[in-house]
Amino acid sequence: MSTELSFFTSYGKLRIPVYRVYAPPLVGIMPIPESPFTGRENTLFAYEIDVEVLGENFLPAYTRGDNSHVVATDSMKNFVLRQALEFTGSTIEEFLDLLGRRFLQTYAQMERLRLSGRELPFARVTVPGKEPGVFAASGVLFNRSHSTYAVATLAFERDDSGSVSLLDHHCGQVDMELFKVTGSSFSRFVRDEYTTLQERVDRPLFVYLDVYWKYIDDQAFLAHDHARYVPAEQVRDLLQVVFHEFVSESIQHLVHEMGQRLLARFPQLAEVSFEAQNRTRDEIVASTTDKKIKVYSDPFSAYGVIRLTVSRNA
Ligand SMILES: O=c1[nH]c(=O)c2[nH]c(=O)[nH]c2[nH]1
Repeated sequence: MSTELSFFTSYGKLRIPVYRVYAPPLVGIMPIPESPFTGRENTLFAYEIDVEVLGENFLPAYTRGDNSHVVATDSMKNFVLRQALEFTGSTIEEFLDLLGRRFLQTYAQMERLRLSGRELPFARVTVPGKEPGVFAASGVLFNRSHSTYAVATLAFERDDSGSVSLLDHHCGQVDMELFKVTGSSFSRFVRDEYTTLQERVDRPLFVYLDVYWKYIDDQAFLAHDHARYVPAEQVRDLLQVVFHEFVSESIQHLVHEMGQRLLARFPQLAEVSFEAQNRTRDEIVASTTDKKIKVYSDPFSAYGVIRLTVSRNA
């Protein structure tokens, strides 16, 4: 007696590095009070791209070794790099949109696709300007920065009529590492025989933070005027300002405040979500002459995790 099996398969190419120089600048951004960011030059538009092909078309490659519907992942890498040259947009979402539509128009073998982009952040190097003692940002030299970066994922499908539609999306800013030396507390929590943690009315709060957002309407992030586009730099700056200003009772309280401020600032967003890790350091010694001066070191290696999704009610 044969057993009925079902399969879920996907294949693709991950972490395709794309360094496009002199992409069109990002302009038309609405300013917000929490951020100086109103656009970027895009002199160096650098991202890693993931291509994942979904569907059942290529199941025979697994079951019978029949590759007749398999697009080589090496060809996918070449396709992405070639499209990067023709790209006339300014954002990672526009680039993923171009890739999704072109892949599905080019390859009848592909039914559904998931495309992700991960920013490779570079900062402009500071160099002497025209006047002695005045410094300016280089227009040609960039320093790779290994810190927080933007991400985006878009999913596409081709319907029976052959037209391509966007199924799903999310955007994000990840790997923020923010240390606030004073102005956070964690107290009045459950105390029982397992509790060793002291009540802290003022603790140094160190959090690793990822934030993701979804738009109500796809056109808000795909329209070429960028009037409703939410740049990851503004989201990052807004979250930093909330952390700077807000005296929180916990990380739960802090991410809730961040979520409220983001949805208030950007009415085009449907949902924001957070994953925060508590990386607060242990106090080791404090100065006897100035109570403000203290030394901290690493805590026990397990860390607390706090998640929150805030959605707009329809
Ligand atoms: O902000 C915090 N939330 C918690 O749930 C928690 N738990 C803990 O031990 N420290 C903290 N801090």
